Amino acid sequence: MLLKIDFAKAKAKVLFRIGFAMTSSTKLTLVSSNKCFSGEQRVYSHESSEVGCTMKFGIFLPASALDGTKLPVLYWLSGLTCTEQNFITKAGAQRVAAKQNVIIVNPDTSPRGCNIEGEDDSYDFGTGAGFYVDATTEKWKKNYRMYSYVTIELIDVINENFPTIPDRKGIFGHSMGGHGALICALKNPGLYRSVSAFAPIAHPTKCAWGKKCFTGYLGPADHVWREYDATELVKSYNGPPLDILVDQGASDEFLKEGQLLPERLMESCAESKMPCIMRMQEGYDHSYYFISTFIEDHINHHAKHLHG
Ligand SMILES: N[C@@H](CCC(=O)N[C@@H](CS)C(=O)NCC(=O)O)C(=O)O
Repeated sequence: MLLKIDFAKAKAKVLFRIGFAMTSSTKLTLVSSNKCFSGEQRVYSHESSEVGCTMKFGIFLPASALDGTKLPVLYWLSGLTCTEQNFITKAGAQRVAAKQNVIIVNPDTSPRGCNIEGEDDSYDFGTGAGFYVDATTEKWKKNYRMYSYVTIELIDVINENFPTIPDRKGIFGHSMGGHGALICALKNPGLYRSVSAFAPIAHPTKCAWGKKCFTGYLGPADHVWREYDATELVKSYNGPPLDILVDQGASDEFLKEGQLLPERLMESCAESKMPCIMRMQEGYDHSYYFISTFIEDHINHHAKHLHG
């Protein structure tokens, strides 16, 4: 049998049941959808070419986006051990995102089920701990490309499938993801209009979590590590001003352990004249109780830049 393919048609945009125009190159599978503050909290999965496996992400669409109004997008990066579920069920972001008319997208924290030996051995390396870098070591470099996934592929997928204003993007996150947000913004001047972080692992080349992941994903050379360290990247940043907001719980157990080192980031910002406000929040720990307390401030901070 002769199979005839009409390439013009194959390339044409098709309207899927989810209601938005989607190019034939990206197939999204709707995993769940729940009405929330007049909008919808959804989870999708898709085959990622960047990390070579099925990836999930959450997306909150305010009511106006469901009607097709184009909105800014705020990307959230979660911390160690998280999937896309932690943020959408615990942060309480949807009420504020609905009020501020911004879409929020939150990807998973690593590739999953890639059958790499040792990928599930510890909570702070491999599954759930992609650290938002592109691995260069032999074992990890095929799949552990979370930096390119977040800064390139995911942005394309979102812009192709949802009503977005492509040049109005912000990024924020928590812990490993707070640092991920900082490096995505610092390494790509102009890509994001706003950036903020909760309890970021601010200087990973000098803490145990960072050293473990960077050794595994990037190898032993610490000049390569510096390319993914926000405290180092601030020093060479040369782009539009970034009005960084950081919240840090003063009773954070990982602050006390020396995993976060926000004071080093602040010193670096002061030396480099990078505007950065760090708020030390008395009594708060590292958990989503802390995040949910200040999420409104962060979304308002981003909305100011995204709608401005
Ligand atoms: N020791 C903790 C470390 C992991 C942790 O605290 N993860 C933070 C990010 S660094 C988190 O968001 N956990 C998920 C949650 O609280 O829902 C564990 O046993 O899981």
